[in-house]
Amino acid sequence: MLVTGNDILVPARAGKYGVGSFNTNNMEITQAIIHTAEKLRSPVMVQMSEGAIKYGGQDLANIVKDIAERATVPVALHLDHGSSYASALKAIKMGFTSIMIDASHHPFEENVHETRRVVEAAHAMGISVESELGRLGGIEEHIVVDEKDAFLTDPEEAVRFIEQTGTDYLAIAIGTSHGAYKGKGRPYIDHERIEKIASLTSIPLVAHGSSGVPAEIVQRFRDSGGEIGDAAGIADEDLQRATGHGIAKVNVDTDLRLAMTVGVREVLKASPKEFDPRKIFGPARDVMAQVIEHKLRVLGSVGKA
Ligand SMILES: O=C(COP(=O)(O)O)NO
Ligand SMILES: [Ca+2]
Ligand code: NA
Ligand SMILES: [Zn+2]
Repeated sequence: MLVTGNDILVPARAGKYGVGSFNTNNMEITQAIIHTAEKLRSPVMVQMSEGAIKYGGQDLANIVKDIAERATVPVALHLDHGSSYASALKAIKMGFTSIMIDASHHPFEENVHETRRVVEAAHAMGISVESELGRLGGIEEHIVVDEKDAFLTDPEEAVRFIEQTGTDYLAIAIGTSHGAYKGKGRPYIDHERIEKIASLTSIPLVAHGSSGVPAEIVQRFRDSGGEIGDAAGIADEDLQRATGHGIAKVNVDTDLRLAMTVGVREVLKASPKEFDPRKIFGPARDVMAQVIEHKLRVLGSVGKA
């Protein structure tokens, strides 16, 4: 069933498990996410960035809503990295049930102002809101944040931000970054910071940049003709520690991008004569389902629906 982000995340924080929030850009990705969640009796969030909305529009949003409404587990449709009040309102009009307003690259007061506007509008429509404080490294869809500008979330500031905005859940910068290159080897996750923020707050916390970039998928990507550098993602153990301390929503995009591409490349390489789209995108859907299954097990949301 299609529900709001709060419906899914408030129990997750209380239950000390994480809920995967997976980015989608087409039907097969959406099916892999929701069908795998149903198979494992897990709540799940499907998110679309502004780029995905540009790419698939209401067509894609309707596919997600329709599969979510018929699903036998709770599913929210979430706007990922909403960049403005207007973008948030448009997504609500499209039927999104959870909205991120990401104004974290602005100074604190401006971030508060922007976030509070969206919270008031979204709450009037019964929609829950994610906002962000602190700055991840890596590439956020609409801005490049290089290391020197990335800054981790200050716990006391987080308390003030939540009080002043009324945000329902909060994305915090704790060492993760977007994309396939999260740092040399195992990216450093500031668990003390997570645990401090969790001890001072009671709303669900969000970890962006939480793809694991599994070595097996990276190897298959290379073996099937893909080119990728020394990619590294967040370690399963780091995610498990974090979900035990306030992190309730865990954003994953890169892993699905890699998995889908591996599926397609492997078919095209093995069967050069193949041109049936079902034979090309079907196996890609299966690789994504395997990656999603692993993530749901790591996050501990299996059986929670
Ligand atoms: O935070 C993410 C995705 O992060 P990854 O690149 O690690 O999948 N989306 O908002
Ligand atoms: Ca941001
Ligand atoms: Na988000
Ligand atoms: Zn993100």
